[in-house]
Amino acid sequence: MRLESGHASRPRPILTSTSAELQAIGWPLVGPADPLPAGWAALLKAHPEARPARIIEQHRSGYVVAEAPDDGESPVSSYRAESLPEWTRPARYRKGEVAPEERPAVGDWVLVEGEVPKARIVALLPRWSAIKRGAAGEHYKQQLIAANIDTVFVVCGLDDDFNPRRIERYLLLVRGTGDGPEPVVVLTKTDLAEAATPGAVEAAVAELRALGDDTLAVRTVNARDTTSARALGEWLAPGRTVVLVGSSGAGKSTLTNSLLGIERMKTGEVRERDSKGRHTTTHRALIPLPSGACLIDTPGMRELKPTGEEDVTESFADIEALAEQCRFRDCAHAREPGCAVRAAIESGRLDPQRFANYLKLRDEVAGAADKLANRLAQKQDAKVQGKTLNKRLEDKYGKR
Ligand SMILES: Nc1nc2c(ncn2[C@@H]2O[C@H](COP(=O)(O)OP(=O)(O)OP(=O)(O)O)[C@@H](O)[C@H]2O)c(=O)[nH]1
Ligand SMILES: [Zn+2]
Repeated sequence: MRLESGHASRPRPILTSTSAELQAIGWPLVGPADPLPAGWAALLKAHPEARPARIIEQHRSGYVVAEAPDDGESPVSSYRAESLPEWTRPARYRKGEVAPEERPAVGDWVLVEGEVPKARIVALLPRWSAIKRGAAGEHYKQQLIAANIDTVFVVCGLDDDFNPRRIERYLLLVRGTGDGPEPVVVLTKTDLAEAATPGAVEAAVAELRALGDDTLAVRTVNARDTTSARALGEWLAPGRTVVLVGSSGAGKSTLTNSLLGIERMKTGEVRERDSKGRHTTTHRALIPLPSGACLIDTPGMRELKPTGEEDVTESFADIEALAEQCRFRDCAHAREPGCAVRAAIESGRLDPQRFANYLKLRDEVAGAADKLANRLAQKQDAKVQGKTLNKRLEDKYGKR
C-alpha cells in the first residue's frame, strides 16, 4: 500500500481485510465478528478507483494524509491531498457551508484518488468516534479535534499535578455526547510518589475509586519504565488508536517513548534544526507502536472546553442517582428538606468537592448549550429573513 509511482492509481479490489501498513496506522481489524464500520463498504464500492488514507494534519487549505507509517525511509508515506472544495475553510460564513465538525479532522479515514502530488480526497468514511471541544472566541464554535479514536489516556502525574477535579473535567469532555472514546486514567510518576510518601499511589487510586464512577479504568505507571508501561497493553491491540491528554509535565512524551520501547532520549530534547537553522522539536502526528496500535498526537488536545453537548449525567451518574431520591423533583440541593445529595455529603458518602465540581461543570455545559441554541436560532432567523426578502423582491420584480 506504500505509494510508489505507478502503483497509486492502479485499481484494487475492495478492501474487506487490510494490509499491515494500513493497520499500523489504525485501520480497524476486520473479521467475521468485526465487520467494517457502518457505511464504509458502500463508499469503498462507490469509489472503486480510490484507496483509503488517514488524515494526520489539517490545514486551512487542505490535508496531510498517510497510507502507511512513516518509517523515515520512504519518501511518500504521508503527503498533501487536495480536499473537496466544500471542505476548504472560507474566510467568512458562506451559504451552504459544511459545518466545521462535518469536515474531516485528524484521525478521519478518507478515500483518495490520483497520484502524489495530484492526490485528492474524494470521500469521507463515516467516523465511529469523535473528540470535540468548544473553540475559543466570542461566538459559539465547535471544533472536532480527533476522530476514530478508541481510547484516550488521561495522563496525570502523582506529584503536584494530581487533581481529581481536573480528571473529572477531562472525563466529561472525552466522553462527550456518548460518541467519545473510552477514557483511561493513567497515573504516572509512581516511583517518585512512593519514594516521597509510602502508600501515596494506593491512596490516589482509592481517591479515584471513591468518586463513584464505577466504569472508570485507572492504571498506575512509572512512565520512564518500559515494563511498567505494559500495564496499558489492554488498550494497545493491533488496529486500535489512542490519544494522550494531560497537563504539561504529566509525562505524555515520556510515556510515548516507553510505549515505543526506545531508550530514553532526554524528553524535551528531541530536537533538530529546521531549514532556517532554528531548533524545532520533531513532531510526528501519528506514531505506530510496536504493539500494533497507533498513537495520535494533536496539539488541539491540550485545552478542552465544553461544547454544550456533553452528557453530565454519564460522568456523574452517582450524583444524578442521589438527586432522584431528593424529596423535591426540582431540588437544588441547597437547603431543601429531604435532600439526598446533602445527606450523602454529610454522611461522607459523597465528596463535597466532587459535588462542587459537578455543579461547576454542569453550569459550563449549560452555558455552552445556551450559546449553541442561540447560534442555531440565529441561523434560522437569517434563513427566514432571506426567504422573506426574496419573496418581496419577487412580488416587486417578478420571479427572476
Ligand atoms: N521519575 C519519573 N519521572 C517522570 C515520569 N513521568 C514523567 N517523568 C518526568 O517528568 C518530566 C516531564 O515529562 P514529559 O514526558 O516531558 O511530560 P509531558 O506530559 O510530555 O509534557 P508536555 O510535553 O509539556 O505536555 C520529564 O523530566 C520526565 O522524565 C515517571 O513516571 N517517573
Ligand atoms: Zn437534593
